[in-house]
Amino acid sequence: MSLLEQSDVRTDAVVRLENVSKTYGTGTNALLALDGVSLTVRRGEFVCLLGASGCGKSTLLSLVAGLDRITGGTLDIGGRTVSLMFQEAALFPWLSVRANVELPLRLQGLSRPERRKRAEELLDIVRLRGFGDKRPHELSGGMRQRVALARALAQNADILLMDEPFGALDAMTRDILHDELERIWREQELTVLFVTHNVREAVRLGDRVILLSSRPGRVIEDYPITHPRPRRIDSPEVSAQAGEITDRLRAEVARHAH
Ligand SMILES: Nc1ncnc2c1ncn2[C@@H]1O[C@H](COP(=O)(O)OP(=O)(O)OP(=O)(O)O)[C@@H](O)[C@H]1O
Repeated sequence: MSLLEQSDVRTDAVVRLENVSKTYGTGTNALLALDGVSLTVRRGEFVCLLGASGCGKSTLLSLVAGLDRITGGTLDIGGRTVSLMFQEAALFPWLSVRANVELPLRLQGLSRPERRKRAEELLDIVRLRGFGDKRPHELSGGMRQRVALARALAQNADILLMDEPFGALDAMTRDILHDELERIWREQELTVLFVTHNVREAVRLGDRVILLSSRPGRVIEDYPITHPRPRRIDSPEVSAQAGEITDRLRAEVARHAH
């Protein structure tokens, strides 16, 4: 039984990092990307990871996803499954929207009618009912991200890992997708670890905002965000807290600028 499974009952933790470090390369080429990162994500939490460019946010996500290995410390997700979503939707262009969403369902061994039914449900959840027969290039960037979200949900994973999923979208589309993601997170009782460098986005979405230092990445602040939901990105409360976090981030970046 893993450390996390034993402690699970008490803390409801689904992801635990203790003193995690990650070094890329070896010898003179070695680059310390993360250093002594400790972080716990609880079931149903929406946790945003924030930090300056290159501080190791994507590295941390890929370690949790098991795409890469830690070089020190402990990382435990208790055998849980993860699904990933990136800035680029990375849909298969030759497949219809429906077929893209059905792909993970096919891997799970669902029969054709079951896949069809579930894919329609998922397209409904991301508000793309009626778009199943379209090809990705026929959709807007925001709609493609909705498909990517439906495909991520199709994996039925315990933890949803998101790496700047709305980073390439215009502000209005991003705003709408924040609302949608918040609704889906609540309805589906998801656990989300969300990487962004947009402070307002982090405060808009997160139960907590974890601030990483410049490289090597370390957790320097863990802000609980308690404003009632649904939040607006331009509300006075979100703006005020984003301002406070931005000041902290600026100080951190400036500390490393010379
Ligand atoms: N596969 C790799 N091999 C070598 N170095 C890497 C690799 N992946 C990332 N790095 C380095 O590790 C550091 C952290 O990178 P990472 O992409 O995790 O940062 P980030 O905070 O996500 O950055 P950004 O906000 O710019 O996307 C960077 O200096 C990067 O160059």
